Amino acid sequence: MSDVTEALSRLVRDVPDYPEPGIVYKDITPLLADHGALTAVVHALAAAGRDDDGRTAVDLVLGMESRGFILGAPVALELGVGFVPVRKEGKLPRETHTESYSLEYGEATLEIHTDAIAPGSRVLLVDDVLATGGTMAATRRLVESCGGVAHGAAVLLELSFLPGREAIGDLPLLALGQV
Ligand SMILES: O=P(O)(O)OC[C@H]1O[C@H](OP(=O)(O)OP(=O)(O)O)[C@H](O)[C@@H]1O
Ligand SMILES: Nc1ncnc2[nH]cnc12
Repeated sequence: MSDVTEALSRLVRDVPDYPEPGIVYKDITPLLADHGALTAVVHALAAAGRDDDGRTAVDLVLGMESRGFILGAPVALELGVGFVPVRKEGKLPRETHTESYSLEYGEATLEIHTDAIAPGSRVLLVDDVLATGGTMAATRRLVESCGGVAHGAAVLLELSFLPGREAIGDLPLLALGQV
């Protein structure tokens, strides 16, 4: 078993019926608190932003509020590029593009500064969980609204009993683990 697979199985905890009945919530906080595990998953996620020769193939890493921030920023540092936050509604101070979407447990709205991504820039989208794919698909639309190119998506866990892959269409996905 790889370090990453071992870390995910040991340090991501299932929390039944959170935040609502019927949802099994994947709690990544034990993994975040473990330096070795955090280092291993950040390194593995960064591979989605490299070409076959190991060179950085993206101009930016983007993370979605809030768990995407925790993982996305160190991935950006590892790739040697900057980080763009996509925030929940009403948190960004300047002009934004906005997308509303459904996720596994509700509905939400995400925003990006209109000038956050230079046209033509290649962007890696980083988050912790791909569930219905609503969050990732909305984020891709935000990248494209800015004129950016979504290079790929990288997540810790894909909930494969939900149609996340379908929702993100042809966006290449690296999932470090699947349940
Ligand atoms: O594939 P989906 O069904 O869209 O679900 C995945 C999203 O749900 C969670 O975020 P949440 O909105 O709960 O925000 P948080 O990171 O602030 O907890 C998770 O971090 C993903 O962003
Ligand atoms: N089951 C789940 N656990 C943690 N985060 C999620 N985001 C959407 N579904 C989730």
